[in-house]
Amino acid sequence: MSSFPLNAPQQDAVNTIDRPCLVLAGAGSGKTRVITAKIAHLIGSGYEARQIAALTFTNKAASEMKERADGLLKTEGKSARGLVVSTFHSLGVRLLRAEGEHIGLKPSFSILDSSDAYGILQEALATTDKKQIKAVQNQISLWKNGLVDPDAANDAARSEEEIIAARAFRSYDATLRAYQAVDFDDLIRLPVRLFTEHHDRLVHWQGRLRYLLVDEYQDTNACQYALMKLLARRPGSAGAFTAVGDDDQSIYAWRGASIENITQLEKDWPQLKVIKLEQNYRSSQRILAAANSVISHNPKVYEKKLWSDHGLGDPISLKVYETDEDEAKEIALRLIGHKFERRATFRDYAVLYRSNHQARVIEQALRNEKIPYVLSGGQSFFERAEIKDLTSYLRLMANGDDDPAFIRAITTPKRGIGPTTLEALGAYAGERKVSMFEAAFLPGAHDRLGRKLDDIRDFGEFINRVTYRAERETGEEAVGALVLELLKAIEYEAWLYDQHDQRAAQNKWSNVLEFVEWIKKRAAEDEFHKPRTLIEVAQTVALISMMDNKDSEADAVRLSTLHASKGLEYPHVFLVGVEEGLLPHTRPDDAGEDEAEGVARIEEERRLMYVGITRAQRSLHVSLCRRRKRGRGKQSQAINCEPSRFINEMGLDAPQQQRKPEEKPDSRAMFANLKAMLGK
Ligand SMILES: Nc1ncnc2c1ncn2[C@@H]1O[C@H](COP(=O)(O)OP(=O)(O)OP(=O)(O)O)[C@@H](O)[C@H]1O
Ligand SMILES: [Mg+2]
Repeated sequence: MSSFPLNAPQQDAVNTIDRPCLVLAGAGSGKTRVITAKIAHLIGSGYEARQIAALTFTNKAASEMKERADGLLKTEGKSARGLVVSTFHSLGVRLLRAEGEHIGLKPSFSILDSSDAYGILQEALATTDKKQIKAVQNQISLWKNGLVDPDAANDAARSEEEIIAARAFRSYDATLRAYQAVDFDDLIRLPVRLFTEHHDRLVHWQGRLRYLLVDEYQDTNACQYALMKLLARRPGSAGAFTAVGDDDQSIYAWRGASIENITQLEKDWPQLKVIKLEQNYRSSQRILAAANSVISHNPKVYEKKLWSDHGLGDPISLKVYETDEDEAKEIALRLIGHKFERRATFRDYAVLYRSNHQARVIEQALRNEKIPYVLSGGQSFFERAEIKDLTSYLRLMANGDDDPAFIRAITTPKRGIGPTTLEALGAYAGERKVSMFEAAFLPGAHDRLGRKLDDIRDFGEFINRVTYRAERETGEEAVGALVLELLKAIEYEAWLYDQHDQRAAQNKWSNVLEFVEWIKKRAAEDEFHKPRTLIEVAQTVALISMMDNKDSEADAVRLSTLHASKGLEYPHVFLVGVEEGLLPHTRPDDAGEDEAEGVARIEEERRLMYVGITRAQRSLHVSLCRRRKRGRGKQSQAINCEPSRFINEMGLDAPQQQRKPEEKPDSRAMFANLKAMLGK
């Protein structure tokens, strides 16, 4: 396996099958490589590919891992057919689709994204106070991830705020059930509930997924851990899993991920074998030194030494610009120069930033210089109105109970069905305790809605016709053709041109076509290598929009948030906007936090900085500006910025070499020793 070398501790982690195994190690030390190699090793040791599930954090990471595992197995003449490589959330979808009926969920359930969920909460709370809705949404998410149900939340609620939130949780939960819909958190929480309540289903899946590999373990939350624990406690095994992670890269505490999961592992699995990796294979010495230096300002939970065999490498550049526009412009120019000098390709570069809103100026600057780029981690593509229009049709086809999708689809394009009609239909549906779609076909509907009902029924019948095919036809070509037929039937393109000026309409239509291509790709095969139907693709759309990232193989610069860059590596990295307030990030509400909360927040931001630095392999370019525009359009104002404390913490003045602790003596010294020994 010379094309895929492993060092001794890596090999040890790969070979450990009879005991549960945790690899705890710093960035770039080859944790993900251990997982890939272990997939091959498990298959070589008698596991079938379909009995192995590798869980990663983003879809991008999953597809990269699948590719690497495929390649590795091919060189050994084996096939990865049936291997499950997915995110926790996609595994949740699979489990719920197969087993959801045991807890009252039809296989056709909808997945709501966070803006849909927001809309439902807005109604539950009967307020338009954005801050309050967001706070409650957050609270519900924390409850769900902590496996707290509405009753328990209600019992535990003390303050008035908590009582309101718990009440909203209950009504939110009931609404979701009525819509046959789940939110992202449910994708993990409900399988846990299902397996806890239905032991036979658990036993079935323990037999089906016999070995679990979990990447980025530090970012699993209590709920994900519970799911992993259920599946890995297969009777007769000491714990059939390998988890790899780095506590210094835990960056999702705000989403309920808990570092305690690492200590919990040791408690829950007495036979756990913990392996440390210390050699970094990714970055040059200077980059690693800066990363180590920054993270040394956080309290150490697990002692880790990370060293590298690579050369000192390029000095890390630090630039201060007047404004964020200058920063973006200069980076574009420097990138072109650097690329030329290094004979690099565009895809060797990543521009990383803390917050999504920073992407806009950088995109503009890259466009001005005609530098191709792809944006990942931003939710912009899937949140575009034209994309959500089309997905509302897909969602409705997948799940007739999905009222929000019904309302959006039936009014886009306009069909002369107005809000009053829909309100009447909604009220009638409420009385009869059925979905709006179903209500339209009840015999009593006509009395309530009169002639308007004909238009609604026409629409319903149209959806039923398309759905019939969408449930049956599979694969890239058939599914692509069906979506195009649907778009044609609703005259969507013409409607776009009707609503917008020429350029905007063109742009929107080309996004739609890009989305169709994306759907086709998804239809080609699922995690189990079977072609998907349109309905199956439809069910996972919301999931994709949650995490990432419309990625492509194109030769293009990657623009990414720090969060979305986790696990990935790039030869050359521009880390921008390294300013107080931005990185570390502060929000207006942070003023109300107590000291401990403040410290915890800065520590998490520091880990994020560590993640950013350690993405770079050969060169790292850090920048900041003196003034930065905040807000958009007329509302925007320039604010003064201070350099981030993390710049000092990088210790750029005196980089230490990150050499292996016990240096091999050089040959001259060895020779001198030998002479001394021989007494000559
Ligand atoms: N034993 C090895 N020999 C040579 N190269 C290696 C070895 N192990 C890993 N690498 C390479 O080092 C780089 C980092 O590996 P990998 O991405 O697996 O690290 P990681 O620990 O998962 O990093 P992160 O914490 O950022 O996720 C990759 O390019 C990988 O191919
Ligand atoms: Mg990794």
